[in-house]
Amino acid sequence: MAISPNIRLRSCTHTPIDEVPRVGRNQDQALTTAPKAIANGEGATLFLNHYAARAPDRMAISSNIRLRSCTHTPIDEVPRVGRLVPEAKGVKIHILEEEDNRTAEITVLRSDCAILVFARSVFRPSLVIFKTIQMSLPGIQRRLEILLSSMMPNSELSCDADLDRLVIETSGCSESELKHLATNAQYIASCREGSNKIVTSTIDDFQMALEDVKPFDPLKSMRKFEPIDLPEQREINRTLRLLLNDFWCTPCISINILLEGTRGTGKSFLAANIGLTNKFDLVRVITPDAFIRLSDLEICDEITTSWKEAQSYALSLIIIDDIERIVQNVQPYSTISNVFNDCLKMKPMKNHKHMVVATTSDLTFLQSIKLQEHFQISLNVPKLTIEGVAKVISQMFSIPFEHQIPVATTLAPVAIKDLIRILELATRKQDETSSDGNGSSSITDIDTYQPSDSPGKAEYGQSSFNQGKQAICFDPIEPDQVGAGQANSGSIHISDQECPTQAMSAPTTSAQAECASTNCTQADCDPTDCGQADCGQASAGRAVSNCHEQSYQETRIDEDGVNFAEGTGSFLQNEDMNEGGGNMVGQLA
Ligand SMILES: Nc1ncnc2c1ncn2[C@@H]1O[C@H](COP(=O)(O)OP(=O)(O)OP(=O)(O)O)[C@@H](O)[C@H]1O
Repeated sequence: MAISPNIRLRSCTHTPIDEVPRVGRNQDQALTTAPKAIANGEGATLFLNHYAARAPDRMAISSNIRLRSCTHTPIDEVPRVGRLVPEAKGVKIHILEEEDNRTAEITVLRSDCAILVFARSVFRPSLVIFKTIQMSLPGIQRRLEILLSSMMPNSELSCDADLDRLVIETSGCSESELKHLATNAQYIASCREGSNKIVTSTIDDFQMALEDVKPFDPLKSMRKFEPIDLPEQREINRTLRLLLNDFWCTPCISINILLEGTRGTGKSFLAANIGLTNKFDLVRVITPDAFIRLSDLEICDEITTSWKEAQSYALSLIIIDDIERIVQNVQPYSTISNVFNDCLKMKPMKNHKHMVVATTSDLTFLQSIKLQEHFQISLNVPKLTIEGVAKVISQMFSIPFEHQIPVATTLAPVAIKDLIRILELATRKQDETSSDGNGSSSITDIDTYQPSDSPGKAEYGQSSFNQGKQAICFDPIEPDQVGAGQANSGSIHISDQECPTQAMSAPTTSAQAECASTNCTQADCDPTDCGQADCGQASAGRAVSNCHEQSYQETRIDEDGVNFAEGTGSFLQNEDMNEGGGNMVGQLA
């Protein structure tokens, strides 16, 4: 027997996987630690040692390999491992044995939280899975115990060390990772404090150590910003709080909640917030992006496995982000909607609580496949009103106070995702223009922006705000008015001209946009020339955008805000347009 427990592949990512089983020989340790480990239920590595002790004749095990860090190894180059589930969930041990029940050579791989044990003969078609054993990662209470018991005698916790919060953040960590975390935090503290007899570990030490230990946390990426108390989300938050109260007070409960609304209104954020602020033993996030390379069958399998695993924990939360996109990935839809139906109907085990929060931007689709019926409660997440927009502006962007309400009036109603992108683009361009320092050209740049709920649909009307001599204006451009290779949506102009009539103003409806962008052909158009009552509101943006022709530079922004093309050309006012904006001509580089 050759066993190499505790190999951290993170530090040897170039080692071909099939060379790993030969690393190390540690039979004695396996034999002595195994029985105790099983008795205490102390984690998968020790379980494997125990397993090795029972079948010592021909077994090679390398446990605790963190496959997460060698994701660049193409799966095809890991023939002995077989197909790996990229984000294998929970601690799972699949033991594959040959039909005659004799243990074959075994390779153990640990992928994030999963341990997969494969027989060498895994590629024989005749091989069947002999046994699947599930082992749970430590729950929230156990995580706290592990952290506390890993404190060394010469070490103490500072009073700011909020371990309650830390145990929420360490969801998905194994026992050994938690011990590693505590040891590292104490090491960091001792480096800071030098020769002190008693070392005091602060929460910052733990947070620093956590960076090294923590598995990728999808919740964090769903909640990029600190929460803003938005008036439009207050009612939803209140309802969610009530539901959570019920949830915590009821001994055995399963709640399915659906958050629906236009794209980009903050549904995933609200769902992630539930996971980040409550103490679940396990939070599992299911997103369409994780299924990109999987076959239909594998998608269904993955969902069922995640579900069963979550159900095995006393307190579990499953977040299904953009559920309609997951369903639409599989043909026919009924295959996967049946899987979801079955999962959503599952009853929790005794003394278990299970919560599901799904998000969707297409409620009609869910209704058409009758999936929506399995959610006890459905909450609509609305777009931001003027009040919400003003709050986001004031908390996230440094826009002068006197400009905040006019900008908010211009943009509302808007999905928060769109709002953030528009303002990011605007402020970025404004920064760039300011740093140029020449203040010469009339239109220095044009950015394109695609609203998230309906591609290419002009939604914001036209707006601008003015800082000193510099104006930032937003123009909508309808998709059918946009030629090939051209910007297909709203654009932002940064100009060193002052907006002529108002520092900041714009129409919010298309009728107003019409006034702003179609009827005027001159940069210095007077509102009254347009013949529209609302023109006064629109003229600010028009001053920079409604010229017959202007030169421009263009930066295309993809969905994630990453530039993907740049070019120059001319900006041509199309007088035949019915609704907002101008038409851009020119080739992208
Ligand atoms: N209350 C809030 N406080 C701070 N930021 C927020 C809030 N609500 C949403 N956001 C931010 O707004 C952006 C969009 O939110 P989110 O991705 O949750 O929207 P969504 O409705 O799930 O989008 P999609 O429909 O595209 O999946 C995110 O960057 C999110 O962090």
